[in-house]
Amino acid sequence: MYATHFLDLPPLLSAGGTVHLPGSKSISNRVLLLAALASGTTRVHDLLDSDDTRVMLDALRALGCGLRREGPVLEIDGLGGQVRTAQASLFLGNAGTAMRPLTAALALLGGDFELRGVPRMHERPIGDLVDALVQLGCELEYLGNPGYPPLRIRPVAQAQLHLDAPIRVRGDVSSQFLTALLLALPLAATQRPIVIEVVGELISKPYVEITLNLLARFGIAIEREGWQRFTIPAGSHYQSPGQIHVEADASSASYFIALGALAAPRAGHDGIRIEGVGAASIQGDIRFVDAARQMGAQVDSGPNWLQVRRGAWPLKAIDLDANHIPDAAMTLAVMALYADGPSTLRNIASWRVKETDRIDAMAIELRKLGATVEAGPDFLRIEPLPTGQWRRAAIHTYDDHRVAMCFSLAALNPDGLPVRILDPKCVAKTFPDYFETLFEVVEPVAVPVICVDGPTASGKGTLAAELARQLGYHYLDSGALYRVAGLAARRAHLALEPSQEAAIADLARALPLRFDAGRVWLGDEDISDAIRTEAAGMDASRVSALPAVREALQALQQGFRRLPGLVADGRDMGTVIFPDAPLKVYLTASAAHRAERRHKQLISKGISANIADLRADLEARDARDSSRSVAPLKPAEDARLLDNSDQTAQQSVDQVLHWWRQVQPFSEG
Ligand SMILES: Nc1ncnc2c1ncn2[C@@H]1O[C@H](COP(=O)(O)OP(=O)(O)O)[C@@H](O)[C@H]1O
Ligand SMILES: Nc1ccn([C@H]2C[C@H](O)[C@@H](COP(=O)(O)OP(=O)(O)O)O2)c(=O)n1
Repeated sequence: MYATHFLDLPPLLSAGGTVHLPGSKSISNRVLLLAALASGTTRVHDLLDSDDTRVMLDALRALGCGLRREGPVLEIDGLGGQVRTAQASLFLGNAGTAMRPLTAALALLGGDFELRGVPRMHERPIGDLVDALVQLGCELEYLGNPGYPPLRIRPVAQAQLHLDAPIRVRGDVSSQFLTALLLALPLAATQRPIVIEVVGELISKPYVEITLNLLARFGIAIEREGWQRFTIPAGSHYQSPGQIHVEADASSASYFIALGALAAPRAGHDGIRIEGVGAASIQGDIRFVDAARQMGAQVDSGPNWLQVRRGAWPLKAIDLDANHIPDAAMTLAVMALYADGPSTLRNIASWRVKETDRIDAMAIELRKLGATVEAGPDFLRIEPLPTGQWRRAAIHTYDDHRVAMCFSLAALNPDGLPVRILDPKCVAKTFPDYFETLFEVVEPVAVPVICVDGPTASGKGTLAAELARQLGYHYLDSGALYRVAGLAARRAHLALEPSQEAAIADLARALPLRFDAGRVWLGDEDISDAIRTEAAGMDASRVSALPAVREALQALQQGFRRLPGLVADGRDMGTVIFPDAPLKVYLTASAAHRAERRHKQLISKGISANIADLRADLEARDARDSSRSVAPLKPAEDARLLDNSDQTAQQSVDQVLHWWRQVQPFSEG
């Protein structure tokens, strides 16, 4: 997951490969609740691990459920319709799939509970569900604004519930209210049937189908008359099915279906293959496939896989009632930029009460890219965005995972512009590794590299590591490779001089080297400290003067250039290894400053040192690094010089980030 303030997606050229998607959020949270209410133990396979499932699991644990992880399987000991904890305060984040069903279940289970969430959750309506439960005799109270969480629930005896008349619930704001009642009311149907009547047109029916399907797996066969009347039979009782598999998330699949439809084919691949969800899916959002086909995508499918290729190009404009695929339809809004005419998404009023007001959010952000968009109370109309008219935009994501994921598709723009996604970690709600998964199957126009070259102790490592952290980029400490080569050569008793050049180069080519969480491993040995001594630095400088050794390490270094970008520190990053890097910094400081810094660094590690000796050593190293015949230390012609003698490390970072904004600007407005 990228926990950076923003993530810059380079322009993308093509896509192809296989993706394995995380489990469905809707199925995961329903299964968790049903398994918790049921009798018996349920083994849940492929559960989604995300913010929304985590709050549900925390809540179930607080209610006394036994939960055990066995590798990829979660075992849940059901409560058998009885709470073990009669009092709890539950925090449910921004998870509607936890807040709504738990409200209904806890109101019926009997206990004293408080349910809260993040501020946005306190703006998401729950009044229709509370009204239905109060009608039934449950006791609920608003702790903030009427109609919205947080809520307080007080115990009521089952005998006090009014179960004879049908329970009426509105279906036109969120289908989650009906889902919540369907999931929870079997608790009260032990003696008599319970009837639920939907008032108004039920929206998002496919989500209700998921609910009915999963209830059936847990032994509860709801009788349905159209989408208006649902009967829970008398004697209903949740029974664990023993094992249950969670399908991959069909809404998450939409981004990769769109990717397959939008991207040029990637050499050596046959479109995008999606594993874990397919034609046999119980999720309504699988019907996104039909909409994508309508826009021109070529989609083949099996029971639990999809294969997507680009078909019609440009895509065909669409005019769609998207009520049946509210979440996945956001992806269509971005696909519409690549269509042959204006597209309209209708009947999407529910977007306004999701993680954010998604109609406004999509309109504002699409306009930032340069698009012409009309936003209505329950529709969105998007004009295609022709080549030459795209703009470099920083996309605000409103703490809404889907906004972040669908706007990543703007990186396929024909103008070859990068896209900045602000607060990329919001994808953790349903798909924490979304961007990593995307990067595995796309081919960028070029992966950006920032080079930081300069003499020893100028602060390259400090600067480069911090830039990489803030940008979410990979980091290459090329000096470490020469240090490891020097160490390996010493251990092999090779003289570090030209007579052994070929042998040292062979060693360097085959180094079993691994960088992991800031440590450097050679085979099974952590050599991070062994390569950091002054002697190891001097050895590195010696082997680095041998052309064959440099040649041997070249491909290894270039292999670090992976999405979303790289910051590389060394001596010849800008001159030899990444000559096309868009930003090259040549970092220097006076010998006196550098000797002093190295001295402080060594003292802080408990190593005694003498400033005069350190200065003599580093000047000797500078002289060798600068005078060698191959790839000598010198600024690249297009490097920006930064003398940080009188700067703090933070000032150097700020300066380079300022340059980076000049090289790669984004408009926020
Ligand atoms: N701009 C700076 N001002 C003062 N000290 C710095 C600055 N940059 C780095 N340092 C300190 O100097 C020491 C050497 O920096 P390092 O990043 O290891 O240099 P290099 O990788 O160029 O050898 C470190 O202790 C670091 O904290
Ligand atoms: N790209 C590089 C990186 C390092 N080297 C050589 C020259 C340097 O003296 C040694 C050690 O580099 P390193 O960056 O670890 O050294 P400092 O941290 O700057 O002291 O390796 C090189 O020749 N080319």
